[in-house]
Amino acid sequence: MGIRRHLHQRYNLLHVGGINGQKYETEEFSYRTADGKCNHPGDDIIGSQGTFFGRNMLPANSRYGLLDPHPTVVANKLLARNKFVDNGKQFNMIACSWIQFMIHDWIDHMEDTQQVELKAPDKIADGCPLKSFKFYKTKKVSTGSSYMKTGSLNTRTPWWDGSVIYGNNEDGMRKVRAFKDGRLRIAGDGLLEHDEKGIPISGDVRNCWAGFSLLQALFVKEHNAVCDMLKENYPDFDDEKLYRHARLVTSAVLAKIHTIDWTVELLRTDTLLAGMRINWYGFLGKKIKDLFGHFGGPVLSGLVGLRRPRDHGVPYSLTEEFVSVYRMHSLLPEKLILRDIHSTASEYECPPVVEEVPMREMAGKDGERRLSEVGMKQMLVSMGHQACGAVKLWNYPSWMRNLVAHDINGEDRPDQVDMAAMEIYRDRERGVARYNEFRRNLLMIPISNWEDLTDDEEVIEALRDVYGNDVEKLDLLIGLHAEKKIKGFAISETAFFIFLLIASRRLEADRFFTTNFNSRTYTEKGLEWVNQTENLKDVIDRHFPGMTKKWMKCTSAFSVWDSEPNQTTYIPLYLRPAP
Ligand code: HEM
Repeated sequence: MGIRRHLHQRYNLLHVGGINGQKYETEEFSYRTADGKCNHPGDDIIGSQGTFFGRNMLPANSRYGLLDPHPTVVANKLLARNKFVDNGKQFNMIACSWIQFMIHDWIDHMEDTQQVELKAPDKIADGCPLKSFKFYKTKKVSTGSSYMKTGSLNTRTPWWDGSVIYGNNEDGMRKVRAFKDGRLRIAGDGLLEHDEKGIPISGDVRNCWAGFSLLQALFVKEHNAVCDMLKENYPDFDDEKLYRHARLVTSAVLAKIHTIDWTVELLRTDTLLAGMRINWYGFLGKKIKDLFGHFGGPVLSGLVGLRRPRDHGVPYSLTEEFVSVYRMHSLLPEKLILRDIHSTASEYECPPVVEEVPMREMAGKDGERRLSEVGMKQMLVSMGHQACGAVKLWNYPSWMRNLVAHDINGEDRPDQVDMAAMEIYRDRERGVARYNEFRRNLLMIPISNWEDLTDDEEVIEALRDVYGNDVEKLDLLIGLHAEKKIKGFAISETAFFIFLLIASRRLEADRFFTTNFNSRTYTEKGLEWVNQTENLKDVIDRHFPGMTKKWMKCTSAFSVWDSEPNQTTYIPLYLRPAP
């Protein structure tokens, strides 16, 4: 994996746009700014809101048109859910909401003011939830460079800076702050506050649903708890100082949970468990790093705490291809299963079902209302016990094929969209390579026939129906969903190679996870908080004492809660044989 990551760092990082920021005094900005400016040590603009998406490969060299084959045909024949298929016990609804929570920290494409209309071809129109629908094009912006003439802009800050709760600019940040003791606004029931239109008050409110707002509220609680701890230890800190330090700490907790808890459950193998822990703690592990600090480079002590950020000569951004491999809406089910947390079920037993609520009712403003009736505790325990969907063909949520999408302010759009068809269109519109070209560009062996992709006869027949025998035409999203998976992986290997590169980059390119990951910047107690929080369970335990003890049998809060815990094995991690 190390060699592969090295090759991708060398060949799969492309900068889009000019570099027109300025030098600044890093010492004056020892905190995360509202819009992501002043993180890169030599340039104030890199990684800030509104900068270009980078690329992992050149734009597609495709001879196929935007409608070849028609996106609604692809959606109908290959994505539409026949019957909900879940992920088994590996990944629950908290894990599904978590990744949306992270996506809304990192990426969103700026839209154009011009719309496109997709009309389903006559022969399939009757089988489509929407026979035609309109949506805004992705805004194409001139880069001012002759190398890649246009690109698209990220409306969120790509740093791992918690912008999903803190906002992506000064206005967003002002909205969420209480301006007292560093704290963020939160309602009396522990959930997010809402404005007069019923839209939640949070860092990012677009396409929200109850599970997503629940995580936002949980981490607002976490931020506020960090503020209280800091105030107790450093009584002379004012509101601003408390806020800045608590943001650093909470963002690091988010990044750590994602790295050594969520990802480890997504790619459940010993190799990845070792790999992700090495990214955070290094080969020598937590105990040594806690004792001696960071020494001996990234392999021995991990990426976190490196002396200087590393961008491999390419300014930090998240990439078009990264967005595409994270198109995982099939994680979402048709219904949310609410459970009775007042039942007398014995320890670890799955609490009885009280109601199965259609996901549509859990989304947007309706979802916010439902969540306030249900409350945080019941929602967390319910999501913990429900498996999320599997990332595979014919598992795209039906309710998303006729979806009221939000604009950037969280307001309902007047036109409904077929998300499945739109996602196929989006990758093509943004010049993301189709599956085979994508693999070649990632130094992977391309497929020569459908049998190289999958053993499933039914899938092969459907692929042939849509793409004939032209494997080059296969859309990336379809290839990623059809690909045979490595045992333990909830996603494809092709998607994983982009993760391998970008997951490391989010840590190693960030000044606040490298040069400034120290007690001077975080405070001693703040750094201790990060070092002592190992996973999501620790955060849940902090805010809901007794909950995991009563309801969670498994090891990680991201697996289905009544599943068996990881077995104790006496063979040291690095010596375990590959399965
Ligand atoms: C109720 C839950 C969700 C809703 C209503 C929702 C809705 C949407 C909508 C409307 C878009 C914009 C589509 C476009 O204009 O191109 C979008 C984009 C996206 N969503 Fe979701 N989504 C949800 C959950 C998730 C989850 C669980 C993931 C998992 C990874 C995810 C990943 C993405 C990604 C990667 C994009 C592309 C962002 C971009 O174009 O920059 N979403 N989603």
